[in-house]
Amino acid sequence: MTSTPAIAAPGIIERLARARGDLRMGVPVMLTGGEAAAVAVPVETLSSARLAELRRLGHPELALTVRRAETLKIRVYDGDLARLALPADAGLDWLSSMADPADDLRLPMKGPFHEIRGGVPALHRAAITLAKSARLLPAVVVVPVEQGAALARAADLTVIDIDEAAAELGRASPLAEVVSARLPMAASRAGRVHIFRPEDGGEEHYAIEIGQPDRKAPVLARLHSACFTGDVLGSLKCDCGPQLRAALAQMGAEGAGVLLYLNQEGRGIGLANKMRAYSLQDQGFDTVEANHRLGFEDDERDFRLGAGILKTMGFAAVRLLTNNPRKITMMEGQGIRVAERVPLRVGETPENRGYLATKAAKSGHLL
Ligand SMILES: Nc1nc2c(ncn2[C@@H]2O[C@H](COP(=O)(O)OP(=O)(O)OP(=O)(O)O)[C@@H](O)[C@H]2O)c(=O)[nH]1
Ligand SMILES: [Zn+2]
Repeated sequence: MTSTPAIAAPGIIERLARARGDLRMGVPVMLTGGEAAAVAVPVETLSSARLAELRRLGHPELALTVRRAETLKIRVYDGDLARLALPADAGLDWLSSMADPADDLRLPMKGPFHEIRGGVPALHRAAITLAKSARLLPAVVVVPVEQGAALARAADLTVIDIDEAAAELGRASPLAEVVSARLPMAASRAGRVHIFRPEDGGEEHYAIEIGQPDRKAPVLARLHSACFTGDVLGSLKCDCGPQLRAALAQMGAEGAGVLLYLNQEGRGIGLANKMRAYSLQDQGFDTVEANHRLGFEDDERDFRLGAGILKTMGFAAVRLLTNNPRKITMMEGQGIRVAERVPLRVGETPENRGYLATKAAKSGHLL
């Protein structure tokens, strides 16, 4: 007779949060889908002891994004994804040079490659998605296994059914307000900071409300993406810090506004990966090329959550401070009316002139 356990087992949202933690620690995660199962560990956190285990388990494969594959001249058969058989003598050094482009120019030859075609790449694709959401380089060692469920039980691995996870990963996690408090600021004495926490255990995001904006009229709004280097350190490589301060100053001057501080550092790739991109930029690549060489898209941000916060706060229409037309499209697509685009051009320096020109040329930013 089976009895109902006193404590319910974690659901898919909770297991996904665990899986992200596991992957950041280099602990294998069991991915299952239909009859298939595979153990996955990101290259970035893989240890040599784990690699030896994975080799004993079966035939390890390396999953990479098409962006990284293009740089490495790997043939791609699965659209957005490349799969390679791990060479018998490949160790952590080889794996790390496949995942991390830091030494691409010094060591361009990493092949010959044994590309895998046929079979179902769905588990590999899920492994890449999970690595990205754990803010790790998108390169994962995947070992197909039989008897995945039994193996996971024996080794106490987090199990992710990718069909169950797909719906969860495809939507923006709902955010709930945790707390808000008054904060007098240089830009306005009438400031209030609201903290929003997502249901999926991910990063918290903040809304800085200035004054008491009328919920029935379009509010002066800014969707700011976290930039530690620009916002805090005063980096001259981008325009984020001056944009942040100019937006708050304008809201202060008008007496009302809302600035969303979204913790999507480095356009959603995380600070460590942004610093990797900066190293590549010192080798001569522009901001978009650097992201691609790392295996990322130009922009990995999810702006749906900005719209979600605005709705939760009771705003339906905005006067949006931005030069980025994608933000306008996303807001409109998520049901927030953009009554006006308010340009925000500040903070041009000799150091960021190239960065701003690339944004205009490749990312469609308005001048
Ligand atoms: N990956 C990467 N991210 C960067 C780089 N420079 C700045 N960022 C990040 O880009 C984000 C800011 O985005 P921007 O594209 O400058 O501006 P935007 O917010 O899209 O558009 P605006 O509303 O017009 O400012 C922040 O998260 C920064 O950390 C870079 O070279 N590489
Ligand atoms: Zn910046």
